[in-house]
Amino acid sequence: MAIAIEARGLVKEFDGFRAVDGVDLNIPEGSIFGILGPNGAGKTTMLRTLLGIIDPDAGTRTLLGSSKPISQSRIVGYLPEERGLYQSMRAVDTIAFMGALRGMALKDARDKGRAMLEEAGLGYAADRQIKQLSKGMAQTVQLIGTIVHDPKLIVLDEPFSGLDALNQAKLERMIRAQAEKGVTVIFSTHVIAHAERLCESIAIIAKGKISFDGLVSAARDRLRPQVHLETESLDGPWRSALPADCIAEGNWWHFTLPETGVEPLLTALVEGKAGVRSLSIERPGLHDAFVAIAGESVAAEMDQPLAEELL
Ligand SMILES: Nc1ncnc2c1ncn2[C@@H]1O[C@H](COP(=O)(O)OP(=O)(O)OP(=O)(O)O)[C@@H](O)[C@H]1O
Repeated sequence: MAIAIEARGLVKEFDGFRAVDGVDLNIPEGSIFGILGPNGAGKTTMLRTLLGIIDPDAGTRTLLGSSKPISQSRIVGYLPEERGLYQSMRAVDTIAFMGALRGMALKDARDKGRAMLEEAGLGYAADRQIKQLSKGMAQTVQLIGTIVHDPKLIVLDEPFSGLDALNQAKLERMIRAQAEKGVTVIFSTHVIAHAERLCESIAIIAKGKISFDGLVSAARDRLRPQVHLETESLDGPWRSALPADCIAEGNWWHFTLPETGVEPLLTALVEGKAGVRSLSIERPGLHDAFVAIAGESVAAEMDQPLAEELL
């Protein structure tokens, strides 16, 4: 599997405070990769260090095959957390300017920007100044400017913050469309649901350290599935087949799927005449896996929309 970004022992300190504390990371090429962590976990500092915007105090990183990540900036698109555009510039010129900064000819970037605005349903706003756009529209313009040069790697820092549900859905579609073209998309978030919907792989970061890096399915596999069983009978020899953690609720039985799997359990239920009315096996979600990996206290800081998302 090709690797888009590899980091080994990455450290970044600010006045003796370790914002990034010995990070090892592998981000596969062509996937959607989520960096999950609460506010202040070190996501932004890590992304900026990986991109070469700031240098680490220790450790190494390789970005698209280069140990000098900043030299790859023409094939990288980066949406920083703090959004900011020239308020008096027209939307289409903003995109052209951003494309030119990444090596495009101004005219090509302007033509492409106009086409991409059309595609995003904002063709009518191409010649409007940024200050005449809504917040969501301005964010779309900035996003188009981030990808107008067809980068191989897109890095989005908290891209969902400040977007309403409609614009969040549009952004999700855009991220998926880029990944379908083979582009690697990395985004940071403090909302587990965004990563669960979009990502193939994730890294979990808290207090500058990575506690998990790998496939979402591998994170979920750390927890055993839960079984919910309903029986006709309330008692009988079949009861001994239920594991020790079983919680009874009337005719319902809730327990962790035993290591031996579902077949021996079903056999015991049938032979013991439990009268199975229903049986469902629920795979743990990413939120439960996150709690198991990062702990309750870190999980409690997640999923909390920032104040601006509530506006
Ligand atoms: N330039 C800086 N100088 C001093 N401290 C900094 C600087 N940049 C970040 N920090 C500190 O490093 C820690 C990690 O910050 P960072 O912005 O990387 O976290 P984050 O996970 O992106 O959080 P958020 O989602 O709130 O932006 C924080 O405690 C922050 O105060």
